[in-house]
Amino acid sequence: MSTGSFTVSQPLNYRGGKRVQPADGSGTEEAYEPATGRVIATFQCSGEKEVDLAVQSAKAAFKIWRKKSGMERSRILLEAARIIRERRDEIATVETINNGKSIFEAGFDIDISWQCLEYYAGLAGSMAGEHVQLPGGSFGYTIREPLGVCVGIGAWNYPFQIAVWKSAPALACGNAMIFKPSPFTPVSVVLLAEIYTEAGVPPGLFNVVQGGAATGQFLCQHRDVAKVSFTGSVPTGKKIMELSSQGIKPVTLELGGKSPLIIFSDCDIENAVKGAMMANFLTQGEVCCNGTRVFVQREILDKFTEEVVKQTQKIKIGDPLLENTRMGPLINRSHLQRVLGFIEQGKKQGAKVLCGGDLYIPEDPKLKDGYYMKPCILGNCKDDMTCVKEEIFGPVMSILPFDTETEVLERANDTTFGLAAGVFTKDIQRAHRVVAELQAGVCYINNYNVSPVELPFGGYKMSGFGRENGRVTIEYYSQLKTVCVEMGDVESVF
Ligand SMILES: NC(=O)c1ccc[n+]([C@@H]2O[C@H](COP(=O)([O-])OP(=O)(O)OC[C@H]3O[C@@H](n4cnc5c(N)ncnc54)[C@H](O)[C@@H]3O)[C@@H](O)[C@H]2O)c1
Ligand SMILES: CCCCC=O
Repeated sequence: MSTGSFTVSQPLNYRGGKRVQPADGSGTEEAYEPATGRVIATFQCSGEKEVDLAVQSAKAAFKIWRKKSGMERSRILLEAARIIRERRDEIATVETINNGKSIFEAGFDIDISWQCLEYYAGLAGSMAGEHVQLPGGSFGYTIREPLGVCVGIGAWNYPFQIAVWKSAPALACGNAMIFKPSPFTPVSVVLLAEIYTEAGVPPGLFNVVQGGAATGQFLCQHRDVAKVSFTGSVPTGKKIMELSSQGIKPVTLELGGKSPLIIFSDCDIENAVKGAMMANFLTQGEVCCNGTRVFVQREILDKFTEEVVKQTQKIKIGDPLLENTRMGPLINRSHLQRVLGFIEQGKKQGAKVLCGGDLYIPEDPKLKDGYYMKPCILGNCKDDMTCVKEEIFGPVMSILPFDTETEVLERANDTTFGLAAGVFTKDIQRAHRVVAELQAGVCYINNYNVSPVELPFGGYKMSGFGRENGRVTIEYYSQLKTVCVEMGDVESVF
């Protein structure tokens, strides 16, 4: 497969175990190949009727799935993991074509996805309640039960991985799921739906509805939807929470961030430079947990800056399907303009562009309409600049000098976000002391942006609540039933 040649299989909705045209619509959307600017799919956004059909289909499948034992569910999820592993390169290629991230990175996203399925398949057989002895031989027990039909709504930066991070624990717990991807990236999640069917889930257990905000609202408002798990921006997260509150539906919110990365002068500087690049430039900087506020202790500011600029200038930008590319195009033209706008504003507010920050036009003529830019490092930054305060969601690193631990902690926490944070130091006491003070759901010591599926992922403050991955996520996709058993006579007060 080469860039510019991929044809999307239609239709893109998936219901009852097969691809379907939506029964009704609320407008149309176009999906692009960011590398070329080519429209690769035009599709109808699902309307209220299609959403209802998807919910009914999921309800029917849920009745079958919830009766299966954990071990039976586990075997099917393991089979889905096996198929994903087998089709890794094909799925990664589709992800790269629709999202723009390098094929090198997309392969890792697919690896994390099958690992996530394996992890929850492993937990499915061990979900159990507890037995509690009560006076007089009476006793109680608890049962962990599924919620029902869960809705997953995803962002465009990790389309396949987000769908798996939501569906793997949901299905392991015995739920059904309807997933709505971002209208920018509608393609790869349909492959996931087909894989679940091939692996043996009942038809309708995992359905896909395509569309934007209106379709998402129909899903959140549907009376038979038991839970909404959302990944996206803070403003949309607020709306989802409001809509879901009407039906008292629990929500998981995985929202944006503006995370701090603190680099102390006693760090291993080579690792700190690598860490700062991992924290800023994966997926063209379009990563929620990116450590975009890089605080560097003044003693090593010049040395660190010189090295990180040198390494950033070496990043190979271009055709994302080529194996040696490390940075592809941004998701679309308006997002590219938005990111460049932050850099312009930063310059006006006194930031200094140390490298990149402008458009990149690849030599290959078929890429000339793609959405490429050179990764940017901003120096001379101040905490109150817009580029330091707001989530840019592009390849833009801001470097901020600091002097003391107390000072940097106060500045690092001075944000409404709280998704992630990182610290580089060789002082083990300091590392843990700093992490204990950081107001963030995910903290890294001497690394950044690694996401093992065994570890919970999610934010503090306005970056959301609930978690994905790890054992704890089982609690977000199940509910606890308490059963109280009387072994004697009823002692009535009447
Ligand atoms: N914390 C995380 O795990 C995580 C992961 C990836 C992305 N993100 C965040 O996502 C954002 C970028 O993604 P985006 O631009 O797709 O976000 P977005 O909020 O614009 O859209 C996310 C999803 O919500 C849908 N949506 C929009 N309005 C809706 C409404 N009123 N009701 C229901 N659904 C609606 C969209 O169609 C899309 O599927 C960034 O802020 C990023 O930090 C967070
Ligand atoms: C599912 C991917 C999480 C990383 C944030 O963008």
